[in-house]
Amino acid sequence: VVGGEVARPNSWPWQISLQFKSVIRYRHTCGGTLIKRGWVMTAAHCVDSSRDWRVVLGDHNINSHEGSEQYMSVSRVHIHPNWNSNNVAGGWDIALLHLSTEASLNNNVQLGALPPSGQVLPNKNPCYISGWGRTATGGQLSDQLKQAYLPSVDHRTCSGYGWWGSTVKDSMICAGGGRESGCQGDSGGPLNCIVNGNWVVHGVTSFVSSSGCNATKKPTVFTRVSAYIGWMNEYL
Ligand SMILES: CC(C)c1ccc(NC(=O)[C@@H]2CCCN2C(=O)[C@H](CCCC[NH3+])NC(=O)C(F)(F)F)cc1
Repeated sequence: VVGGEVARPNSWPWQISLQFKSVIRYRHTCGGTLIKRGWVMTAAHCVDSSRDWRVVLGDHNINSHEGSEQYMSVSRVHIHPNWNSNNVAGGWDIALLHLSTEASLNNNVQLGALPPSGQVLPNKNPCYISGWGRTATGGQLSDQLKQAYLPSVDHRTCSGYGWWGSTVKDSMICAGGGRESGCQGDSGGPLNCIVNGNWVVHGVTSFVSSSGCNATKKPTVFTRVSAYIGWMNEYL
C-alpha cells in the first residue's frame, strides 16, 4: 500500500497473509480474504505456480509472533478456469483456497462479507485497500498491515481516455487513482467498501500500472467480487 497508514491491529479481521515456503522460512507473497471458516478468496495470479502454501489469519506484523495468529495449510487451490496468466487484463483473476482445518473465529479472525451477485458500486463509494504490499513503487513490503482510503472509480471513468481505457473490463472494479494505491504484495487482498453502513469486500486486488503503483489516473484495479458469486457458490 502506497500512502495511507498502518491499520489498527486486527481492524480488518478477514485479511489474511498468503505465504510460501522458501528454503527455511515462509515468505509473504499476497493477501486474501477469509470468506468461510475453511475458505480463502485470493487472486489467481498469486497461486498460479505450485508452492508449499500457508495462510496466516489474525496477523498484524508479519515478521513477529504476536499470539493472535492462526497458521493454516492449504488442501486445495481452485483457480478460475478462464484465468490466463499471460493476460491479467482479461480478468478472471480470482481463486479459492480450501484450508486443511477450519479457522477459529474471534476478535482477530472474522469472515469478510461478500456483495450480492451483480452489485456495482457508484462512483466515489468509500472504500479502503488493506495489505502488507510495498509502501512505494520498487519499495519494500510493510511489516505491519496498512490501509489506504481508495474511493471507487466507476467503469465509465476508469475505462476512459487517459485512464485505463479498454484494459479495464466490466468484471473489474477500480479505486483510487491519486497518490495512494495498492502495490506488489497487496495482490489478492480485499477492497473493503462501506455499503449501507456495513463493510463488504467488493474487490480482490489484481493489478496496478507497470509504470508505477500510484500512477495518476491509473487507479488500482480489482477483480469485481460481485461478478463471481455464482462461481464461488459452486464450492462454498
Ligand atoms: C496492459 C496490461 C496487460 C497490464 C496492466 C498492468 C500490468 N502491471 C504489472 O505488471 C505490475 C508490475 C509488477 C506486477 N504488476 C501488477 O500489477 C501485479 C499483477 C501482475 C500480473 C501479471 N504478471 N499486481 C500488483 O502489483 C498488485 F497491485 F495487485 F499488487 C501489466 C500488464
